[in-house]
Amino acid sequence: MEIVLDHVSYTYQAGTPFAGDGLRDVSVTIPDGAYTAIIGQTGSGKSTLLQHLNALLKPTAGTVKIGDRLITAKTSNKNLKPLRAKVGLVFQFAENQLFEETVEKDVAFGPKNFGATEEQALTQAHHALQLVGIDEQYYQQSPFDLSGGQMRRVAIAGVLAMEPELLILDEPTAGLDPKGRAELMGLFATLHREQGIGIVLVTHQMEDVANFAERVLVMAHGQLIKQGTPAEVFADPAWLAAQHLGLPRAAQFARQLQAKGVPLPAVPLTEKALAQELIQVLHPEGGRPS
Ligand SMILES: Nc1ncnc2c1ncn2[C@@H]1O[C@H](COP(=O)(O)OP(=O)(O)OP(=O)(O)O)[C@@H](O)[C@H]1O
Repeated sequence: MEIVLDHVSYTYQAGTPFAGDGLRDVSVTIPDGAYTAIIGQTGSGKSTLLQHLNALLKPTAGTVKIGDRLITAKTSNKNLKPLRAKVGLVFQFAENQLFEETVEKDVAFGPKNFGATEEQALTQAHHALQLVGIDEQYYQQSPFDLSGGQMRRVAIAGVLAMEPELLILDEPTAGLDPKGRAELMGLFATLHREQGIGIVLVTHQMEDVANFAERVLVMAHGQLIKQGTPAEVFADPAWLAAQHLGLPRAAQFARQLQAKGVPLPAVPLTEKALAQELIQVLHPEGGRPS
């Protein structure tokens, strides 16, 4: 499902002395099935933008077209349910929204609320729990007895149980350990690759952008200031630094090596690309490193 923002502005607490700009004149297309990353420093408008993608917020000015639904300031909250099922939003620290007595009930809540029978809802819940790697032995436990990482997975399963076409993720790995982070990022990549689910990921992890995203949107002060492939966005380190954004670690390391005279042919964005370049430099004839 394609999403098109056309001159979207959003003002928080409009008409009060506390009014503040969340978004300023943002026009962008999120293509159907794409893996898009959104980066930008704190307060740049990333979360505000995300909440427009499933009409949780409606633009103060401009329009948002989500599939064939046009959302404007005047759109009523009625009949937005089908859209919210297709566009699944995983909030920051999603585990804070768990509330049911058991893991199974929590994950089945969404489908049931959207009209699925008890049996259907449970089938969808079990499938989603399998996808996120939560074992059957936990289904009847309280979600609050699980570890933080497991709780996060259960919350994500609750969104996946709705079988969304597009998954919107607001810093989904924040606060997890490296293994938990890698596993979740692997899950999203698999959902994208094997099931064609579109992903919109807000992250401060430039490695995740380099490893997974097809396109990157850069936000600052509520505006979209750049968009392109990771290679395009990471091509200008000075510009990134001015936006208080960094390079992926592999690129930082490669630049340090270049500064010391190691003749790397290009600045690699991922560890894999860096390793390949180093092998080439060390073994230009293509021999295997011994
Ligand atoms: N509920 C709110 N009421 C008033 N202003 C808000 C509210 N939420 C966000 N803002 C303001 O809107 C602007 C954009 O905030 P937003 O949360 O979208 O940024 P962000 O890029 O997601 O930040 P972070 O990386 O910290 O999550 C900021 O200036 C913020 O202070």
